[in-house]
Amino acid sequence: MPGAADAQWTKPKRFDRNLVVIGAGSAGLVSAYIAAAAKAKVTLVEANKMGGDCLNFGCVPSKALIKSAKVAHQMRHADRYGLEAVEPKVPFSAVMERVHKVIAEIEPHDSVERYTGLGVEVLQGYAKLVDPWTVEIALSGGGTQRLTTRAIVIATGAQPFVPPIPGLADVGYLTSDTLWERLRDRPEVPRRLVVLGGGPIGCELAQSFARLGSQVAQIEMAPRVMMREDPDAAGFVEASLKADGVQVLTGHKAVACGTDGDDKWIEVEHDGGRDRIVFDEIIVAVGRAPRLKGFGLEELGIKVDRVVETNEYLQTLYPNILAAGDVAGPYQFTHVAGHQAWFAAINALFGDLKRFKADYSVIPWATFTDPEVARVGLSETEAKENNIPYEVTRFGIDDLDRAIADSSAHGFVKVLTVPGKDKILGVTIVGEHAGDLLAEFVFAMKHGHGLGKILGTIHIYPTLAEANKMVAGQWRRAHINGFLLSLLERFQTWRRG
Ligand SMILES: Cc1cc2nc3c(=O)[nH]c(=O)nc-3n(C[C@H](O)[C@H](O)[C@H](O)COP(=O)(O)OP(=O)(O)OC[C@H]3O[C@@H](n4cnc5c(N)ncnc54)[C@H](O)[C@@H]3O)c2cc1C
Ligand SMILES: NC(=O)c1ccc[n+]([C@@H]2O[C@H](COP(=O)([O-])OP(=O)(O)OC[C@H]3O[C@@H](n4cnc5c(N)ncnc54)[C@H](O)[C@@H]3O)[C@@H](O)[C@H]2O)c1
Repeated sequence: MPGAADAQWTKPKRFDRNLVVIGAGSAGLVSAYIAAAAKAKVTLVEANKMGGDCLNFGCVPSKALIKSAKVAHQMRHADRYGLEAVEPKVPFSAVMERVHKVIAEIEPHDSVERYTGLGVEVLQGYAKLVDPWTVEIALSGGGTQRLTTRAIVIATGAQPFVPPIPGLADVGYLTSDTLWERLRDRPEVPRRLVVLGGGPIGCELAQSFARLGSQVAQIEMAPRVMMREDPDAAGFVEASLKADGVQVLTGHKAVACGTDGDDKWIEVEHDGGRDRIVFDEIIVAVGRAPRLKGFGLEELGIKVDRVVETNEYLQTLYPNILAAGDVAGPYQFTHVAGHQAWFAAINALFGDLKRFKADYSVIPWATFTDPEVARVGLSETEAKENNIPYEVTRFGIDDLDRAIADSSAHGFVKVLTVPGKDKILGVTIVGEHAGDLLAEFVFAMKHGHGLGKILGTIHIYPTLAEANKMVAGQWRRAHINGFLLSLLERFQTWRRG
């Protein structure tokens, strides 16, 4: 695809920069860091907040909120640990203050000062592509600056998608972009909360707000929450949401919003009928749309269907303009944005000498509900849909000593392997710290190790990580050679004389 598209433009004879990176979220920060480490002259441009969505509106605040909600949950269920259960008082503004304190504490990692110190020039402003080698920046402090550059990395991220539901804009809604500021000074949690969407954002937020005291109705049009995961994994999350008091309305499509006196309502379609749910606040979490418009992609003829169209080297139509992170897809995770950034930066700087294909062979992720759901590689549903032969080994975490001691004995480790072999095709873990437990399998898959290697590795007793060894042991027991066993039995009989 990359090729002669730049022929219609006049290429500058010399360049101000080796690289200009647009957007200082996870993808942009890492791209700029790598370029600076490779001694390139690099400028990083950010229109809003350094750190992008992950730090300011995404991973960091959501995980901080999840922690407060979990403590509230544990207080409420303290009797499970032999303590007196108490209904927690929730001064919500203090919870939100903690969320903002957590952001502030992590902020220096992504700050202008840190990146300047690393050798990156940081400009605060809105960047626009003028031609394939020129970026114009409307500086936040006023004025504009034009830079010519050999290469450009587009790392403009994504933003909440707001569906065109009649009346939604009029009743007012929150998204992950706005809720952290808009709810900041509230003394109490929203009393009646609707969460629209049953994906990772919807599930993490619905559970957190329910645990902090909101009456939550979660609306999902698909037949179940967490559609990307296997039904058995999603089922655990749904049961847990319900146990926390969330009214989980799967198979419900939101069709209209409005007001009735002081009450706001949303109308949902279900089984051919319609229901109304009254609420005080609604959080819209039905997906995130890449930021593609308004900064020159269209003018340059770069295709933007759902994401910026790139090849396997992350190059656009113009080989010197690359994209990474949510704007490039196909995944929307901070660690994938960082992973792509290495390929984008290296291919941007050295692509005419040597290029590297972005490697998506082993991509892990986790949803931080309680229980967490973590996955790498194939799910069982995907294996079936794609007719990929597989065997399943499943270890129930309800049987794990440490989980029993912690009163968190629920969930499972499910491993898909090549039939008759210990080669791992995919792993789903549901349970406490599933995201951390998965790391061993990610490493194994990345480096071609099978379940045998995991079984042969010492795991500390008693830890949750032993679940990984247990599942490997289970696989081994199911694959013992019967002929060898009978030989062994005869050998032992013979030895007894
Ligand atoms: C509530 C929530 C929870 C999440 N939790 C997790 C999680 O637990 N784990 C995980 O891996 N991922 C999580 N994510 C996803 C994660 O936040 C994103 O995948 C990640 O932030 C993508 O990084 P990025 O660099 O591609 O984009 P962004 O972080 O969106 O950064 C893009 C930046 O570009 C800037 N920009 C855009 N256009 C211009 C322009 N023309 N000029 C200058 N600057 C511009 C924007 O202001 C923005 O700061 C979560 C997301 C949300 C919303
Ligand atoms: N822990 C994590 O890593 C984490 C956490 C949050 C977000 N993220 C990232 O952010 C992305 C976006 O998350 P998300 O949860 O917003 O999106 P999503 O696309 O994963 O889920 C949105 C859900 O909303 C439903 N939906 C859409 N329109 C609807 C309507 N009108 N009525 C009812 N339901 C409707 C969809 O069926 C879908 O299940 C994720 O895909 C993920 O990559 C990651």
